Amino acid sequence: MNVRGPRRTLNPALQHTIPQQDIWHKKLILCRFFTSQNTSYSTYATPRTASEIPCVKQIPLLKNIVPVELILNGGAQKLHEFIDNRHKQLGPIFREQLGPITSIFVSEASDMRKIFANEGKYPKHVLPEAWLLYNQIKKYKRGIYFMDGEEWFECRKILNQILLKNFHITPQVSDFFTKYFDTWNENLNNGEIMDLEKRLYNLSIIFMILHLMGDSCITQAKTFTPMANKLASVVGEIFQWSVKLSTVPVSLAKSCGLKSWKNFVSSVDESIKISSDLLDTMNNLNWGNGIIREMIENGISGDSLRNIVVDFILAAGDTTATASQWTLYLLALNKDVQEKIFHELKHQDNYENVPLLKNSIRESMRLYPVAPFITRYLPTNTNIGKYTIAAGELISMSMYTCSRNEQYFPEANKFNPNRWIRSTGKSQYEMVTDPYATLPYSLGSRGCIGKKLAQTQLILTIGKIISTYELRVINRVGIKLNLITVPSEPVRLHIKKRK
Ligand code: HEM
Repeated sequence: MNVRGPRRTLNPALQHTIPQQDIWHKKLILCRFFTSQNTSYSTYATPRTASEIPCVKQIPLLKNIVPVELILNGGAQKLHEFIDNRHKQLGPIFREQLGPITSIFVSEASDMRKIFANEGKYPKHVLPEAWLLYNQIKKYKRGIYFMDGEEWFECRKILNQILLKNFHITPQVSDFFTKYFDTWNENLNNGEIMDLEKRLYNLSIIFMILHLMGDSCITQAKTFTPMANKLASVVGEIFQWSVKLSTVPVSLAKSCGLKSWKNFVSSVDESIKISSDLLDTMNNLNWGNGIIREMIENGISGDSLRNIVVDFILAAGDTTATASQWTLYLLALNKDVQEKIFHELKHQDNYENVPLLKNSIRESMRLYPVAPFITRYLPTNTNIGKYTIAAGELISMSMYTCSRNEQYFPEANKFNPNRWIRSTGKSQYEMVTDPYATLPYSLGSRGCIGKKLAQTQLILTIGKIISTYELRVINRVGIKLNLITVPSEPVRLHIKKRK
């Protein structure tokens, strides 16, 4: 993302709250009272018009205000639950007005495929308002997440060749990770690993740098640790201020000089500065033989190189760290799976060949999709489900709802990595009726460009931790949205070195 780039699939201004489960049912009954009539899904020979898309009728005077039930029930941080309940109430396609923004929410896998198939040559997604304003004021040019049209297309074509290939785990990188995790045993607090979130973030940055510069920089990896630590704290602040900013129009926050806007700006300034310093340090080490070298050889240089690489660093950090955190949490809760992975790892040098490890990561990203919504504006009028959606309307694909749908994943709320085993002799999975119903990295030509890197890092991180430690959960956590899907409170793990 931007600094919150890829994860920020929903405009912060869209984000608000929702109620606790026990009072939801009553509220839904009340809501139904205000609901448009056309919510049943009988077959229509011709597509219905956009005006027929179900929605909860709003009192005209309150039209531009965020729905009361959202405000009353957790705000921006519970938007995924609010939208999930709206789907239960209104069906797989509905329209929602969230403050000044209107979006059509879609939760059927086949409809999502149709959206990606019709996204056109230059797919467009929502860009976070606060970031856009920041870039405009500072005249700051960003990486590919913020690009559009031909500029995005040309740049992405080059970067696809460099980044969308398999990154294998080299013995040097594997050895580096082994040593890194060995130190986790030091300074435990009654067996608890402290600052898990920050450690994982730090690791993501180091991993990204190792690939930007290539294996040749491995001996200098420690040089980057203090900067990666600083970046972890600053990005945490950006999250915090972005969530606060999501309750007011950003331009208003700016003109009123609100603390949330000022602090957002200074934390973004700081994050870009640290990332740029990281880049200067890499430059002084002569770039090495990694991704940056390939970018230069393919004609990307100067400010473009700097902007793209800074955004890679910022995009890689918390997405991969959060996905690692969710996977470790689920494995710590499911001791049997953890032990099976440990035994499989003992007999396999190459972690990429351990199916249960890969399936556990895949399953945890299904249950906890880092990006809970993926957005698109389609270039032409398109029939989606029973409706014609007009060109240029904002569409939000409800990844959280879709990937927990029983229709696609029987026992959908259960962590079951074995659902991803293919039935003997068949191409289908055991307990997955539509594998495209969960899209943690999105789909189509604008999907995550760091996907291959992230997958390699996740396999290496989770594999090394499980082969070194036994994990036990200390606290139970829920989900909140800090622009991406994060634990409602930091995950606390007890770790014990394996013999
Ligand atoms: C588990 C880790 C990650 C997850 C779940 C994730 C998820 C996503 C998603 C869902 C999008 C798509 C947005 C859309 O379709 O509109 C995206 C885009 C993007 N991601 Fe990732 N990402 C991860 C790691 C990374 C890493 C390691 C990098 C570093 C290179 C990265 C760089 C980007 C960039 C630059 C884009 C924008 C692509 C474009 O607009 O063409 N991501 N990511």
